[in-house]
Amino acid sequence: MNLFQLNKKLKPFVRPYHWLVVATLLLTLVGSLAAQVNAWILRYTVDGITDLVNKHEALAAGWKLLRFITIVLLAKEVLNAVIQFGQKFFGEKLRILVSQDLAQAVIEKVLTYKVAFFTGNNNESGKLQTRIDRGIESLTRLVQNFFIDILPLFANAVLSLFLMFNANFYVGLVGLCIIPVYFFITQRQAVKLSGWRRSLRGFRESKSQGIISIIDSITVIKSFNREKLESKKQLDLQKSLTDNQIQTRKTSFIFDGLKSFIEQFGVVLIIILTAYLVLNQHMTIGAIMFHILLFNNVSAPIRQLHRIYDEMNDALIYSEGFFEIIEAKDAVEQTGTYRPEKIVGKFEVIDVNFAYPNGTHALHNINMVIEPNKITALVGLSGAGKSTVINLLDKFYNPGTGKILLDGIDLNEYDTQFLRDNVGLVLQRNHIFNGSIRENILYGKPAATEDEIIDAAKKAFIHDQIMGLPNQYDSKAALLSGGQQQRIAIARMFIKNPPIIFLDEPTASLDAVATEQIKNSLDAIKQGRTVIIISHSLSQIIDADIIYAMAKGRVEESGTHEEVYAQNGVYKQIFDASARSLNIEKIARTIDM
Ligand SMILES: Nc1ncnc2c1ncn2[C@@H]1O[C@H](COP(=O)(O)OP(=O)(O)OP(=O)(O)O)[C@@H](O)[C@H]1O
Repeated sequence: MNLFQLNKKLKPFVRPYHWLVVATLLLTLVGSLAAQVNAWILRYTVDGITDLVNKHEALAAGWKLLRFITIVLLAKEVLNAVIQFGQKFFGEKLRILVSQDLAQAVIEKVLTYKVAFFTGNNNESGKLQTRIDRGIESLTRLVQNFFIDILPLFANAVLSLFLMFNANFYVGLVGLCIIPVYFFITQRQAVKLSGWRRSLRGFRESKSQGIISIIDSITVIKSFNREKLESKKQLDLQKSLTDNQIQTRKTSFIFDGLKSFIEQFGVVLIIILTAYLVLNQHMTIGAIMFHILLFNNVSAPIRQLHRIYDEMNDALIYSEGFFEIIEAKDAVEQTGTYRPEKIVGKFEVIDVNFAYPNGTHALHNINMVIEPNKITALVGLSGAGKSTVINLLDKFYNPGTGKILLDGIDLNEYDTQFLRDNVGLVLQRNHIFNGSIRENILYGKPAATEDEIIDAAKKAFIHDQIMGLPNQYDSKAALLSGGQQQRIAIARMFIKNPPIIFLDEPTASLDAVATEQIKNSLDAIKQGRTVIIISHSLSQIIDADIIYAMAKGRVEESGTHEEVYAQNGVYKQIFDASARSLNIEKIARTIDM
């Protein structure tokens, strides 16, 4: 992406506030015209005083001159103060508003993306966050550069150049010759820095990801005493970042120095040239200062333009990353339009193959029929592909080949939001949002009444515990224990009351009593619904109406508990091992006692 393309992408965000751009530009233009006054006044003063001194005029004439200069300069400064306030305020308002729109645009976009986008290799939360934050920061700076700074600076430089030529052709020529040299150096600087800047962005993203990962894993790090190891990993990353930063700065400073030298060289040329012209009686002494100030009026905006160009190149790198996120068209979740009156809840999985974006082939030729009014259990060792089946049934991912039908219609034809309105999902590690217990349960049905909330909490056997907390339903949900949080997630599903329920080890972090209670609740709500449960708990598996035993991404056996057990395969293996691990004989003896 180059600066022109970036400017085009940025325009839609600035368009709603074009009046702010126009107001700021007008003020800047008036400001730059006012800035030219200094050079004129200086020449007028020096020449006027020299004249008075030469003519031995009375002091009164000098006062008149000084009064005039004072009035003009003060009036100009008052005007300047007003202009600067307007310029800064409108400019800042524009930046703040555009930054607000950019931040909202990226959130709205990202929320439409498929799950695969978030599990993609380069999109870990820390990296995405840095790319978004830095992107917005850079783009906001670019708004200032593109829409406010460039035009007046350019106009200022051209006007000053014109005045220089008007003052003296040769002096103007010196000013004109310096500009391309300046441009050439800046261009070299941009080329030299672009590679470093790109890798700097990568280092920064990895660094943020590293910090987030330390915070997330702090208990594990501490329990293994791996603080030094983690610190070393970060130090290595930081060192690469630091090397890169130092190199970038060094190069920038060398080029900045070169540009300064060229500018000063211009000043020296102007002094020599004007002094020559004064000595040759072509000009008054006031012309020396006048020309230097005019040259300064040319070089100052040019210097600013180059600073902006450099800043733009820096911002370009982060803006690229930002627009990659906002324009990830392939990442947008697909939806159909089918919204039936009622969902019966019969799934047919036909010859489905599926690989995750990283290439892991998780499902091979899967065939399943999942009936309504029944509990279907998916059983298998870790990594067998059970959760992946649920991911496909909830349209988080699409099958590679084969198809999935719901009530005879291809899942792809369903309106995705409609489908998810009809699905309740309880996962092993349930997400609790920042907020109160009430807010977390309400997430399942925002318009629910207080009675409905309490009813759902009772069904999830968490109501009594909530009532025992100091702030009851207003307590912070994140401070609950793992098992309590899981029951909040189950309550959230109960309040949603969907016809299809997917349970991925819903009782994994519950105590035995809670597991039994939840099992009873789930048994009670299975009527008239489709329930799929993934579980390693024997009690939940045995009671299922149909069991699919999976291994290495394939369905190995299916049927009722007795049928599947009789097949003497992977299910029997898992079942026997689970029973042995329970030490059933001893348990039975204990219970008998
Ligand atoms: N987001 C992902 N990206 C890439 N590979 C994945 C992803 N999620 C799961 N896998 C891989 O797909 C395979 C099946 O995983 P899945 O989570 O479906 O297994 P599972 O049977 O549910 O296991 P468990 O009982 O441990 O939860 C595994 O090899 C796993 O490494």
